[in-house]
Amino acid sequence: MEVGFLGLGIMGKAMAANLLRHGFRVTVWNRTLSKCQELVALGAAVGETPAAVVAKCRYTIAMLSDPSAALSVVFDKDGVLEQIGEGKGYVDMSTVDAATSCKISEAIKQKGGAFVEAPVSGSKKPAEDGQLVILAAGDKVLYDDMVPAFDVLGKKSFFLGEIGNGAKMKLVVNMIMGSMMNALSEGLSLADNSGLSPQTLLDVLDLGAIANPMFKLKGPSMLQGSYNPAFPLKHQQKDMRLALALGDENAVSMPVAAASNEAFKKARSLGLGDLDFSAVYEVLKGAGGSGKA
Ligand SMILES: NC(=O)C1=CN([C@@H]2O[C@H](COP(=O)(O)OP(=O)(O)OC[C@H]3O[C@@H](n4cnc5c(N)ncnc54)[C@H](OP(=O)(O)O)[C@@H]3O)[C@@H](O)[C@H]2O)C=CC1
Ligand SMILES: O=CC(=O)O
Repeated sequence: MEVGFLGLGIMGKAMAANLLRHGFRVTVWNRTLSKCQELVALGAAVGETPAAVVAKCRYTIAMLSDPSAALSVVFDKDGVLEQIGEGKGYVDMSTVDAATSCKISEAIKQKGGAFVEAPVSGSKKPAEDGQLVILAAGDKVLYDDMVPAFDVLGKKSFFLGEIGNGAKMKLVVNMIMGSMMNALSEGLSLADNSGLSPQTLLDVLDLGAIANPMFKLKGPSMLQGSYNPAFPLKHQQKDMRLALALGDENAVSMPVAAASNEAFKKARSLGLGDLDFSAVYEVLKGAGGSGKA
């Protein structure tokens, strides 16, 4: 199967490499074109523009940072829309809001193409290992066509029905994840500032009912102050912001998510946006005081 792949950031690079490893023919494009070279070394071809990739490939996948990037790659000059049409499918796996997805879907359908949104749950390592959870919605025929690729990229795909449902599900999941990261950070800070060992707290958590892979993975590196980005904090804050907007639209009160969003915003304002989202601990640690007053 031949696919195009637009966006070779942390996730896109791992996903495109995975497709290549599994025998897919992949044509890649990235805004910073030099980033394509690593994929070329693995056997990828390069398209000079998103339009060139879509012209060449029947199916094109995108993995871009946020709504404005997703819209720009479709609607701007040399974008997807210039070449999409009958018999071609576009699959956006970026985390965006439902309105962005709907706008892209409508434009592509107007040109006769098919569209699926398919954001993913799972970070850099699951992307490398083909263990993502795919939250798809939109054109069911295109979804079915993409199953061989989804089977390589993920451990499970959900088809959630009409366009927007994939985006919404992803935002709900990441809203919970961001709040949990804040709760863990506050807990580590409270343990530390009240004379307990944060490492012992992690050990206790890991044996109880609230044990989870995220605390287990991120906890130890947080204690070392090591925030090599798997999931950049700026993207987590974008997801909190979009989830809160979804809450606004539906009159759902989310005080925990709102407070967590403030912490992520604070972290961004301190220049931590490109670090892993667990770097929010630096903000909450700072807010903890010495505990010795
Ligand atoms: N990292 C993670 O753990 C996960 C991330 N996600 C989501 O996946 C998406 C990608 O994340 P990730 O790979 O981590 O992000 P990165 O920041 O590593 O990569 C972002 C990509 O988007 C491109 N991009 C940004 N702005 C534009 C633009 N205006 N026009 C064209 N391309 C643009 C970048 O190009 P350039 O190289 O030129 O900057 C790069 O290819 C995000 O929506 C994120 O929320 C979902 C699950 C997990
Ligand atoms: O969106 C991030 C993730 O880990 O999932």
